[in-house]
Amino acid sequence: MPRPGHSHARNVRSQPNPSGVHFLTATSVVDRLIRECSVGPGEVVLDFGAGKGAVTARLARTGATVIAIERDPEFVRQLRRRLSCHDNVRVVPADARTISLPRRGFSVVSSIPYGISTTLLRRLLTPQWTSLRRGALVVEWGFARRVTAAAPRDREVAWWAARFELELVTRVPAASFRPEPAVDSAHLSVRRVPGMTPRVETALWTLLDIAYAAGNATAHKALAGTIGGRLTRGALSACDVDPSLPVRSVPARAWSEIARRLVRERSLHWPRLPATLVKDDRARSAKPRKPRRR
Ligand SMILES: C[S@@+](CC[C@H](N)C(=O)[O-])C[C@H]1O[C@@H](n2cnc3c(N)ncnc32)[C@H](O)[C@@H]1O
Repeated sequence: MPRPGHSHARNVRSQPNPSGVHFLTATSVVDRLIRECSVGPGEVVLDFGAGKGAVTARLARTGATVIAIERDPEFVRQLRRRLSCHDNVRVVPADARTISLPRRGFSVVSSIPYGISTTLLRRLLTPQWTSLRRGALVVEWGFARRVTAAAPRDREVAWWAARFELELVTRVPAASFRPEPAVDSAHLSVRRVPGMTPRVETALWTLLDIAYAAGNATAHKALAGTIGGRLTRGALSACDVDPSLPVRSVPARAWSEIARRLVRERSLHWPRLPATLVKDDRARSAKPRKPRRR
């Protein structure tokens, strides 16, 4: 059996599982997710891929309005039976990749279907006007490591991690599931970074867009051509970023600070966010745009 803090694939006896579905059975894991998100009456909380209700049933007791999204009709039937006595739970038979998300603020507490992790995070974190307040998710270990890396590898993760604190709270051992999957999972916490106004986010996107398009260039070289050498040097130094650091080594938090600083510069005009970031989750298809100097 794998133990917490221990690795993973080589230690695990995975069991035959024709449906490919692994149900979370460790109630302590579910309770930690719920505690961390501290949801309660008056709040809306979503559970994506609710399965047989391992998370939903415990969320139901918080008094929050719980929306359990599940696409498998048999699980939907089971969920409805199991949760029929809870007026605050709505079971929605739908695909998590396409269902409309609430306009009012909501949280997500969920052991998500791993096959759609990127799609789900994209839906939750990419749009500028996302109503996501916070999240406590069980995701695959490797996925959690990638999105919580000290410095984001790609522009999309940088855009998420500069606006949301993404924290790998702890390992969730494969033994927490039945049947046991081949790899461990992780509790991923998602919280908004304070002080990210729409204007700062607009500047942030432009900076990331320029910087990540510059390949292996240093942060200074990547930005100076568009922002100007003096402003770039000033912003990087004020945010404690070594100008010779490659773009992909700049921490996500530093990008939010650089954006907050440069947005005060009157000589810079920031282009509007591409419609894809405002309206839907196709961040990758957004066209690169550059700020103009007045
Ligand atoms: C790994 S199980 C997790 C079930 C439950 N959350 C648990 O922890 O026990 C994944 C669940 O997500 C559902 N699912 C997979 N893809 C989905 C999608 N695109 N939309 C909604 N549900 C989905 C599956 O039917 C399955 O019930």
